[in-house]
Amino acid sequence: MADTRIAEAVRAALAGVEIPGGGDLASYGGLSDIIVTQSAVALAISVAPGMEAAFGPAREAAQRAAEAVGEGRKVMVSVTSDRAPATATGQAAAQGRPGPAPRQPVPGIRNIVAVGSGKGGVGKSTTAVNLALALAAEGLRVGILDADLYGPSIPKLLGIEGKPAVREDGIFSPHEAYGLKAMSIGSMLTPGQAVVWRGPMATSALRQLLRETDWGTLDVLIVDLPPGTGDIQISLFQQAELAGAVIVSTPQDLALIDAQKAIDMIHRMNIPLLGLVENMSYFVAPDTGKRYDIFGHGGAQAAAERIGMPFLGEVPLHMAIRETSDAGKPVVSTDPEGAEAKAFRAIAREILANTPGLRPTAG
Ligand SMILES: Nc1ncnc2c1ncn2[C@@H]1O[C@H](COP(=O)(O)OP(=O)(O)OP(=O)(O)O)[C@@H](O)[C@H]1O
Repeated sequence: MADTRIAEAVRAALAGVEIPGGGDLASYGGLSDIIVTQSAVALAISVAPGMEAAFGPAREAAQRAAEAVGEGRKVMVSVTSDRAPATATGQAAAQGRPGPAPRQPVPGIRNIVAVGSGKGGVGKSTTAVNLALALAAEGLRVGILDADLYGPSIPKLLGIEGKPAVREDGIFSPHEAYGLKAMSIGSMLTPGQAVVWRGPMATSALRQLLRETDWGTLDVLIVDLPPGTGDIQISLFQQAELAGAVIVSTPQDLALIDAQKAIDMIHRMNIPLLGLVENMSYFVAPDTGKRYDIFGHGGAQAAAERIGMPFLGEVPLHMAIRETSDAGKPVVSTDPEGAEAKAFRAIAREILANTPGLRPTAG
């Protein structure tokens, strides 16, 4: 198979890469599997804590070596150490070692807003897309990055097909849909492959999608996170300065308990909490217009008050949202005056009212 042949060619090329302390990368015990997809080659080098910088030249040489045999694929090489991320800074400081690299702005992107949830299936991606479109409707230049490795759904929600173009200099040209610039980690994977992408590869893919995409100038980049509190979240929160995070929850208590964990992590990482959205909040009967609070109501609002974070609004459970999502025709663009679109637009306005810095600066 072509992918195996390329993986072997990469491994052979890595035999020519020297590592600190002598020896070559191909025979180094800390080398990960070499993952080859239709458009990408990914590998990680696991090193002892504190050795990351020393392995920098080997990482660069590995990158070049893999590119030479990768037949045009995007190459992602990451160096990782086994430190527990939450305590890394403290331990490193206590031992006089440098901590993680400081958060870096992404050129051209004024603000990054992450959309997260405690668990899957609460409508996080649907909210992320419609929120991005609602911010664009307020006059902002908006992009969306689908970082949900385990269920990338932005391409489907926006009706995007195929892989993004890669320029000659290796930089991605993002897709454009409904006025949004869009990139998805899903386009780096072949179906069913997410399970073999271990932490370092996933975080390396995130870094490259974020920093090696020609986003142009954006007022806001919305990042659709995977549910929960994993490597992608830590990687994003550590490497980029965020304007804040929005948490999506359903009214059920269970979802709120999970959401609480995501909120705790965002607190610990010192990311501003922009607020909580309650999705699938209530159902309005199409014939009578009567409202039904089918899961109980107000759970997210009460939770937001308890936590001391803004409650941004509620989105009804509505077939139109499901159908337009499944058809790649998001409701904010295709039926902007409908009640569902108005719910998302009210949430966008609430966010802008609380965080005016997201708006483009005059002049
Ligand atoms: N308000 C809503 N009304 C009706 N259907 C909705 C609503 N919000 C989301 N859905 C539907 O629920 C399903 C899950 O939504 P979505 O993919 O956005 O969730 P998610 O939290 O991002 O899930 P995952 O983590 O699995 O990606 C989709 O079929 C979507 O169309």
